[in-house]
Amino acid sequence: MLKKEIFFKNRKVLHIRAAAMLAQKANEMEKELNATLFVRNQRGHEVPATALMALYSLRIKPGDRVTVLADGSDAGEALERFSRLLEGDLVPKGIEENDKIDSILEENALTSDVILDSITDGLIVVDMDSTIISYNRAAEEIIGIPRALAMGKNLSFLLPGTGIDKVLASGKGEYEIKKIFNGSPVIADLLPIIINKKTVGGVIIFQDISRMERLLREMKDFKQAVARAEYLEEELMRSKKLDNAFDEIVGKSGKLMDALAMAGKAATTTSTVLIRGESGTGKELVARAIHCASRRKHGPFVRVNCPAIPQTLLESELFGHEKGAFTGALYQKIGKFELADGGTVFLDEIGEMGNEMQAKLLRVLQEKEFERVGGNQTIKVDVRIIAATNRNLEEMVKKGGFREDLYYRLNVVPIFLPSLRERKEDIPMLAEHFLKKLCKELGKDITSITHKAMKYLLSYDWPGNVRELENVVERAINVTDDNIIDVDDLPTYITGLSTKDKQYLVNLDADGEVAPFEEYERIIIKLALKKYKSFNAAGKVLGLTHKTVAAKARKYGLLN
Ligand SMILES: Nc1ncnc2c1ncn2[C@@H]1O[C@H](COP(=O)(O)OP(=O)(O)OP(=O)(O)O)[C@@H](O)[C@H]1O
Repeated sequence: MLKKEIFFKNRKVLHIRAAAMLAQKANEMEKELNATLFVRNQRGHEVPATALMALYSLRIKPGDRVTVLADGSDAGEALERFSRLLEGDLVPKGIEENDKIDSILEENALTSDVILDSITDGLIVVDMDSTIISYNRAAEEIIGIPRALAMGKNLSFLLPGTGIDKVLASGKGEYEIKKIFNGSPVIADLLPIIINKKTVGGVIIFQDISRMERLLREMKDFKQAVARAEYLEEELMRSKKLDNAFDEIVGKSGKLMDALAMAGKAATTTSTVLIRGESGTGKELVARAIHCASRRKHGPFVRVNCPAIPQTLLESELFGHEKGAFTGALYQKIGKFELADGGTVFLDEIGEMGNEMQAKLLRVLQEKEFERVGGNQTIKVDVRIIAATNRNLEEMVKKGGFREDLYYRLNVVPIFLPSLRERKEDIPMLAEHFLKKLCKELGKDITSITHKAMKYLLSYDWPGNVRELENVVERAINVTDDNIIDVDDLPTYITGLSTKDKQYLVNLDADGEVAPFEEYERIIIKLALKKYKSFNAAGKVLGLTHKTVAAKARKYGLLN
């Protein structure tokens, strides 16, 4: 690299027109002489001679020592010519040269100030001394310091803590740094300006984030408001009276109410519903209630118990078959889907459906059409599907036992029915409900369940859920001799009492549970009446008058 030192003899600072002329001449020389030219000011900042703004930013003053550097095949000639030019009067010669400078400046103005002012990000350009050489309108607006005041000032004094010094020293950019510029929160990118592998300045591009921060704050408030509104809506839905179709479903526990709220919502749509819950938790009952509360209530509700039908027959059961479709198909048969047209198909125990049928069901769900077995006519139906299962379908999907696509198709509205042991508070209500319902059906007049018997019902785990409770109540109605259901009317697997244990209740020598006195009295009167058949005879054995026996029998509800 060749270099030459000269003195800047011009009477004025290197102004923009002179810089434009120098840059334009340097351009011509570089092309003609196949060389590259640089200019270094006395502070040691070096820039390409062809870069107008960089050249201008050197702020060369009259009397300054300036170094011209040249590289390339004809570097000597380029060095001489450019140095001479720089030492000269820097006045354009003739109209043509003047025009050229004007157009360069115009071009530059277009590519610099006009463009810089038109962008919405703030932009500050500094030279290697951190002196501001460009400062756009957005910067003015965001920072609130006028351009006239900022230009030519040292950025570190004007806006302390921008971090640009570090970038100028390291030549490495820093991105998305949160800063406060004159009180305004901004996100800034700080970049070095590198020309010919040399850092010649730096630029800060920044955005005002006060609006964004305000929006975020508002968004947070909004989100909280939405969450609150959703919560209130859910609460409202839970407390809202469900359609009468749900009246048959007994229970007030939170878990059941949540499930029923969801079911109530599902009744207003036509989406596919997937009811989950252990056996006997009321899945079918809920499916029927959804159907009866929906707009399809006047259409049929058709139940398909998937495991009860051999897989080979399931297809014809669901979609029907044509006469002669297979051996034994003596007549045409209408399938459940056709039967349910305009209504609901309830696919119970869907987890038991074989893979082949799963694929066929998926098609019906997607296209709402199918063909009868052995037929080629496509049948279109309008059915709503409610499926139920007590299996862990997610696990089955993982293990490949259940199609994932079908799972997603079915699981549009999931409803989880709690087991009875998760909602024990509903047991008394359910037991009373079944007592009333079954007594009516069986023509019995049993009025209640003793407190003690209820305690046993409450402490049992109910693996068979509500169905098991219903059966236990029915059994108790059939075995009791009284008009009240008591502990000894319950199965021993619930009370944990064998016949022998029951005798312990009246055998106070044994190490059994001690009950309230009236409990013993009730059992003694009951046993005596059972054995001696009359108040008189029982009274004689017990040492009581027949009136006392009759009164106690009445008191304990033993008169039936
Ligand atoms: N909450 C409830 N209120 C009143 N009766 C109920 C309730 N839940 C279930 N039942 C009754 O319990 C019995 C079993 O209910 P259902 O057949 O709907 O259960 P399920 O979950 O479909 O059982 P499975 O999985 O074995 O088919 C039915 O007689 C039903 O009427």
